[in-house]
Amino acid sequence: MFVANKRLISFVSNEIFSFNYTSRFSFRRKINLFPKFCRYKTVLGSENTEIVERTDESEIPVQNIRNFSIIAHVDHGKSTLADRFLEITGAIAKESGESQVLDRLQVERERGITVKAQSASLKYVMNNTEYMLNLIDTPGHVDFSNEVSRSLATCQGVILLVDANQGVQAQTVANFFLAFSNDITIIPVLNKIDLKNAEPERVSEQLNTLFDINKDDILKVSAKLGTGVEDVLKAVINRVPPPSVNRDASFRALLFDSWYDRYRGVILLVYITDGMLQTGDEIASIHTQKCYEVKSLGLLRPEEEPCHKLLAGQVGFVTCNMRTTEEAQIGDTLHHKKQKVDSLHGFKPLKPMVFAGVYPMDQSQHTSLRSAIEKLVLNDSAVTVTIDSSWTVALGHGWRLGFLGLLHMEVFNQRLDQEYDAQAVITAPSVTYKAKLKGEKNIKRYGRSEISFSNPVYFPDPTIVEEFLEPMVMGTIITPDSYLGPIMSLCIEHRGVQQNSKNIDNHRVMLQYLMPLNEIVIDFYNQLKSVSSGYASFDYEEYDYVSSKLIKLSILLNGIPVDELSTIVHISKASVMGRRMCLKLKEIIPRQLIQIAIQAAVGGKIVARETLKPFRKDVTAKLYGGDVTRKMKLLKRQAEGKKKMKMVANIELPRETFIDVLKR
Ligand SMILES: Nc1nc2c(ncn2[C@@H]2O[C@H](COP(=O)(O)OP(=O)(O)OP(=O)(O)O)[C@@H](O)[C@H]2O)c(=O)[nH]1
Repeated sequence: MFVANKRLISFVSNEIFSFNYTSRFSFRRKINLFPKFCRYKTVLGSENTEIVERTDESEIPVQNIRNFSIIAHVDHGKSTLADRFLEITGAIAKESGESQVLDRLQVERERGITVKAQSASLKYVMNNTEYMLNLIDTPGHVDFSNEVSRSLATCQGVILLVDANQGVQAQTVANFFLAFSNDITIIPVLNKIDLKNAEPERVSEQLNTLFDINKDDILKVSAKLGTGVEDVLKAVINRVPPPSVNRDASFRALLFDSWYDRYRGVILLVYITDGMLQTGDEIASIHTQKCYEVKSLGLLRPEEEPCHKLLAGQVGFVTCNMRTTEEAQIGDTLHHKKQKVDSLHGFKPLKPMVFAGVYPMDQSQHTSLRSAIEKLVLNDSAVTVTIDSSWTVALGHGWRLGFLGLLHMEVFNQRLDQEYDAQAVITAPSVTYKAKLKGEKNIKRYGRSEISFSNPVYFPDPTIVEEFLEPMVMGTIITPDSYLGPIMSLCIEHRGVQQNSKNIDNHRVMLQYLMPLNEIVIDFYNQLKSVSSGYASFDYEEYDYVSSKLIKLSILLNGIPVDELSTIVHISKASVMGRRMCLKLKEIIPRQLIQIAIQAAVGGKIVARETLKPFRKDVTAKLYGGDVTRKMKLLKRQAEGKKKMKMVANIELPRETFIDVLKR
């Protein structure tokens, strides 16, 4: 958490507003005079696409390579700008009508957000010289910031894209400091200048006030219409330095992404930092010490394009008959089997913030769900899996997974369903709490004086606990000043304590709140959007653990405690939360043949109760005679719907209940 802490310290001491960052590195890097135009040979195709080579990329000298990412707040237009880059460089046809080409996952298209960084190697000719531009489009939402930090490990430059209408948002601030602390060249670009309400001058002023960015260095574009986009590509070539790599040294590469292909096994996305790699080479992993033969190599353009060799400075994919997902450790260094090298710096992955139990819909799907989780984790390295088979009466054997936030968790669940046809029940998410134990006897029993737990099932008996501790975060909110009142009330309601506030221009304020992580993981972002009509933005980073009065709020269905629905809350919230959960459960549990008593309890004391009346849904009620097959069809559909329910305490619960119960 070096980066985050660094940001935090500077923020707390109010220094971020006075960074003299131009002194550390300048936007106005000298334009290098690159070698003249190089010609590329084309090898005629063969039947075997694995070895077909259309272009010999090895002839592109290192100084003609640029590795860069687009970083921005959610919806500021990263994927749209990437589309224009793909069109200008001929990777996709202008008239193809495709949009958000790099958002390939179904979940990305359905939700309209990027959740996975995607790369594309693009060719662009400037001043008669051909360049290879390795572009990485990154997600904007805070829950996927791991993808951003992973991408930055391979880049020498970033395009910091800011919506000229919305201006600087919380994620813009976070992204700027992430790039800044990694000493990466930043190209500031204002997007959406075609909008009637765009205020490029005002937003330029914000960038200058907050980050000391020279207004003359800011480019203005409309990614939608393509205005000014080509100038951005030129700026990438002129301002971003080529990778500093050594093609004469022994081969070394950073493994920074991977995914699973049913036929080829694990596919590795690597950034080659030294030497070169050819098909047939024997490579080894520093982390696992295992060796592999390289079967195929290629570039993503963004479609896979096979090639014979990859050289230092390039980003490409490797297949090498890697079969199990544990072998691909993101951040690992690969090298030639016989040539020992030092491990690369890699990057520090973010720690998961929320944990939840994941269970198969029924135990017969245990093996298939496990294999689906393993494959998906390969493509989403921010998820941690504890295969400790946490067992519960209602849900059977499962796993405890760690995520960066609730959206991350929901997206993971959706991807399991859509990409691997694996339906899982996910329990209510929780953060990791700590408890300091009382007395020698208890310390001896646990073998330590402090225990950590995220699962409410393991909430320790309060009589043996000296003090509970909960994790805090430093939240940054940027909002128009007209919403200050409702936002401050919302933060106080979520036990936030204001640390800082600063006007970033005449209308916008940046606030900083110290808040319990538990209060923001579930629904805070949506509530903030709703009280600010969508204008406020939010970002947070890890802080520390502080002493807190925590209790376990249990939920009982017809008198039977359902551990999967229980949650850990601050004592001041027990009855409000209990009432809210009971009401919500009444809303989401479908009426059943029996009456259901929904109760919330702390210790032995009931703090809230709701009753769900019995009901039998007759799906055929609307049918008046007619063909019997119509009746059968309706009953079949009802039976299929029921399959998606989970029997808990003899009551059928929709599988989303465990998460939805915590939302407002
Ligand atoms: N008017 C206008 N709209 C734009 C422009 N660029 C992007 N948009 C729109 O802004 C919305 C968000 O664009 P995306 O490219 O998906 O934004 P993003 O930053 O990739 O979003 P995330 O990946 O979810 O963070 C889309 O509806 C785009 O059509 C622009 O230059 N002008």
